[in-house]
Amino acid sequence: MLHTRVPHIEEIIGEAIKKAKQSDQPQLVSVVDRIDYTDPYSFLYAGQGIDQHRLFWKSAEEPFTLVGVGAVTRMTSTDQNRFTQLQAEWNSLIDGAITYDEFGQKGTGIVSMGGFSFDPEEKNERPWESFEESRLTVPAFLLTNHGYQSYLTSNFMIYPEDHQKQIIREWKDNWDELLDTQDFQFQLPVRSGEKEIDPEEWKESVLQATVDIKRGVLEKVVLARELQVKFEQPVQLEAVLKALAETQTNSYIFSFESNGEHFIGATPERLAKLEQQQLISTCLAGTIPRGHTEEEDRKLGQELLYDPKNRQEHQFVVEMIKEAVEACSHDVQIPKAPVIYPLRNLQHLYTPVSATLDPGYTLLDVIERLHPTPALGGLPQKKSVEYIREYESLNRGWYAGPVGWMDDRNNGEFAVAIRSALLQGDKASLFAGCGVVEDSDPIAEYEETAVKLQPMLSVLGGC
Ligand SMILES: C=C(O[C@H]1C=CC=C(C(=O)O)[C@@H]1O)C(=O)O
Ligand SMILES: [Mg+2]
Repeated sequence: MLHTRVPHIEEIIGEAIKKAKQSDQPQLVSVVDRIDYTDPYSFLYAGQGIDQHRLFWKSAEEPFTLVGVGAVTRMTSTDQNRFTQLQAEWNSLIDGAITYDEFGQKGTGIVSMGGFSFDPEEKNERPWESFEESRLTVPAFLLTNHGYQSYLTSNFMIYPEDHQKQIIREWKDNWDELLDTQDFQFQLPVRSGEKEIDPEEWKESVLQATVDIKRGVLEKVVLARELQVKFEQPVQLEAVLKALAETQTNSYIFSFESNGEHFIGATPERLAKLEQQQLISTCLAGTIPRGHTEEEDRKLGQELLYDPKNRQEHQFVVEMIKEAVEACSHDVQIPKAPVIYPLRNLQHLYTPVSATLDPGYTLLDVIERLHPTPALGGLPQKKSVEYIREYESLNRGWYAGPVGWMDDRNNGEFAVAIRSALLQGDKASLFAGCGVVEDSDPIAEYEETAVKLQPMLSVLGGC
């Protein structure tokens, strides 16, 4: 395959160098190839030899996986207007780019992958020092799997002074290394210790939040806590992601790398998906465990559907998302009542939202309006974020922030980074939160967060 491609790529790079020289500016070029089916975890593994900047995304609802390796550009922003700023940078990037693509599949060509911290005003403290407040990366290599059909995008940032032969030699070496997917041993980590961070103080803070809600300070707030774990050896990222994908089939699996650290997760919560102008968002809040038998499972589901405390938690999310989506789209469809969204060890209340985005708006505009929904922040939005900043002892970093991808043809999807963990060599921090409303009971909320930590714990050394 490579043989027939080589003359072609030489021409492409030669042209790009000419253009870069003429304009005296770097030229972004993207080339999409169809390749034999490539296992995303093996590709990710092979990518570590190329760059300590690897990105992973797997959809919760369709057979769609992205694996990015390296970066032709990283767009970052620490500004209050981070969504607008990155949108402007993205627009100018794709404006001047050249893409060679015969296939026209979503999520190929120029794609950016990345995420945003929960609260841009939070200081960048432990354990998040390696993660910028917001970052979207256009990977140098991108594997896009639609089912068993694989596409490999090669992106190049070509500078006027570049040499064609050198660029091609490097690209070819990297290509060979990435697709040399020899079998490797998937090995899940062995845990050597774990520490819950201040569980009693956390329960106290939930109790205090219920008091503040009754006093009218706010209506709902999501409070999160941290569990730190240690392993006998550094964690093998690929094995953990594969195990998450196999056990959490109704969740988005993601991983974003920064300086050899990985923020990973298996989140069921979509924030927004855009395909052309079709917009989908999701209200997911309200939780109960799964039953051990079918009968018990059904009973628990019914209990959740008719429980006033959980319905209130959920309804706040529906109202806020409805208002935000209506402000930038039309044909908004929202069912009147939630249904059950089952995960492996717990079930949620779920209300889907679909709409047609008004012209002139982008996916990032929608994310900006939605984030944080009351499933992660609370209500009112601004007040709850301030409340979290003041009273939650955890540094959220990217936990509960928007993570996802977008291409240059109005396709993309962002989820909220819950059920997540930050892997730092042989240790990790796990995060889980819960929606606190007037009738919340601190012990029940504590148990709810314990159940939410389980899927991640089970692949990080067992429950
Ligand atoms: C904030 C989290 O979950 C949210 C999403 C679904 C259900 C939730 C709940 O019932 O409390 C939370 O709002 C988390 O898992 O860290
Ligand atoms: Mg809850």
